[in-house]
Amino acid sequence: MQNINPTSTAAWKALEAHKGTLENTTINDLFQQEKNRFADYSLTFNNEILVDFSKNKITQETLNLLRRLAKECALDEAKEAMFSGEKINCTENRAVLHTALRNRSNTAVLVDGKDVMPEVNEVLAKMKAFSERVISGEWKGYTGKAITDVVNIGIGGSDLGPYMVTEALRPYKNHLNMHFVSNVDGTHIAEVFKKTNPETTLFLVASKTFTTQETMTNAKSARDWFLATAKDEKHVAKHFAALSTNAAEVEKFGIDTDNMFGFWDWVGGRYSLWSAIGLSIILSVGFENFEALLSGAHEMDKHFRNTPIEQNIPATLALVGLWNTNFQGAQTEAILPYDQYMHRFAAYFQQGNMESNGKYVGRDGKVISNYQTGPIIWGEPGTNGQHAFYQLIHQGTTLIPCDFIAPAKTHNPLADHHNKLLSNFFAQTEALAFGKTKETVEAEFLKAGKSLDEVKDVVPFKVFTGNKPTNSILLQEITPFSLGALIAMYEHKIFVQGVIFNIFSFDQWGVELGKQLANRILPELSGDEQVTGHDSSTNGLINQFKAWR
Ligand SMILES: O=P(O)(O)OC[C@H]1O[C@H](O)[C@H](O)[C@@H](O)[C@@H]1O
Repeated sequence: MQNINPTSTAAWKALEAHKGTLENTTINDLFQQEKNRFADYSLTFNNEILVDFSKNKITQETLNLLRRLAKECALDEAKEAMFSGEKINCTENRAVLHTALRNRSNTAVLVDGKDVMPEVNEVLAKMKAFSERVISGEWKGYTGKAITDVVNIGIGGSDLGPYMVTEALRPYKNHLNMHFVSNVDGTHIAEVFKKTNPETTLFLVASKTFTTQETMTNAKSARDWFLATAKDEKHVAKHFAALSTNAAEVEKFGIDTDNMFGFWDWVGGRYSLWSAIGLSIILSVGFENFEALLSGAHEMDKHFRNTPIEQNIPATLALVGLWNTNFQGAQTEAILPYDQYMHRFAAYFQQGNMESNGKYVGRDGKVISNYQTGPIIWGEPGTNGQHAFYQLIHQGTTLIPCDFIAPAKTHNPLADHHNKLLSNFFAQTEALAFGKTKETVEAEFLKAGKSLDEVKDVVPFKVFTGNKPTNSILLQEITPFSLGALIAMYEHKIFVQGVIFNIFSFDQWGVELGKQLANRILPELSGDEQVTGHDSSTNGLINQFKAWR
């Protein structure tokens, strides 16, 4: 990976100057000036996903300069380095190859001179065979009964991805009841125990490292709960499988390595739903649907790798996002799916984006001081968010670019629900872009028979400035294929931004300090003696906890 500070490029300087020329221009002005704005500022993927980025404060000149920035930051070289298995995760000395997991073309992908595809295909075949036995009921629990419930125990990337996808693909699901346990809070797994029967429950212990405190604690409690009924250790093999890169730890835990589904250090946790970590997805919707998910992602990979930047959807979204954060003053991005099944999508990309690009040290090892790296990602499904936090998006003092996502076809065509849902989607992006002027507010009052004098005090509160950037992402339908493509689209958006931000997007050292300190504090919580080794706040809190528990 090259080391290029983006602010040192000619394009960045040109963008600074260009920003000034747009200061008094609104999104509304741009729509007045450019009659074909929708056609000129939207891209379609595979006739399945339409990405409309016209409601941003950008012109063709903005896009040209942003594309120049990507070129000057060596995006093409970085892209090739990733796809071809170079060790671009330099701080961990690893390749970054989630794209190989969904490489349906099956072309060779080399890491250290070795093609990884045979192993990828082998694990897929093993997952297929295992899932077919469980789904068909051929796989029996220790008392000879078929499996009815699957509990995925994992956290972070070993939870968010499979949970998000199984929820998004609920219309495709079979009879198996799926449960996801992540939190070390005993409540999470205790609630699952209440709903399940040890004789018919399969636990998937999902952990890349197989050392994560939360997951190992939950897995141990699951085994204790299981053995309290099953009694004999030998029954564990019928009820526990491991999804991991760490065979030694899996064995130590007591899970039969026949029931282990492996992956590799070149799969980042937050990019792992395509790997063995996706076993819960397969158990929920079947192997064919998982393959379709992989195919959708693979098509997006090909699009991203081969399409010129002008038509490249992930690159365009990345550049527009970077423009909004670094040149328009935004600090966050909201992801707003108008699809109830997608209710974990924003949470999933909170990890995907913030763990990847939440970095303050550049690839040169120096602190980044003059530009913003990854934005804060958040969001909830529409229309729920509208009745909660959209007030601030419309009339607050912070700029919040939003991605609106919706399927044209619903899986549940119930009366006029879907038209109502989508009318809200369209109305919101329109309101955010164009707002409501003082004149319109006054005209409405006049029409309602009020005099301007009577209403003058309330008028300012009813004005919407508009000029709020949004992307609209319309899918034909949420299918395994289109969902795979959509997820890969966001993954590559994150990649492009990371390249330009000149950071390492595939490590996550920032989560370590809290873990270390928790390990230090844990033994201090047993016993009643006063704790004195920390600052006064931490000591005080721990001691109050001990007094109250
Ligand atoms: O899959 P595991 O090794 O259990 O890791 C689970 C998660 O925990 C870590 O703290 C990382 O920050 C995440 O990237 C990872 O997804």
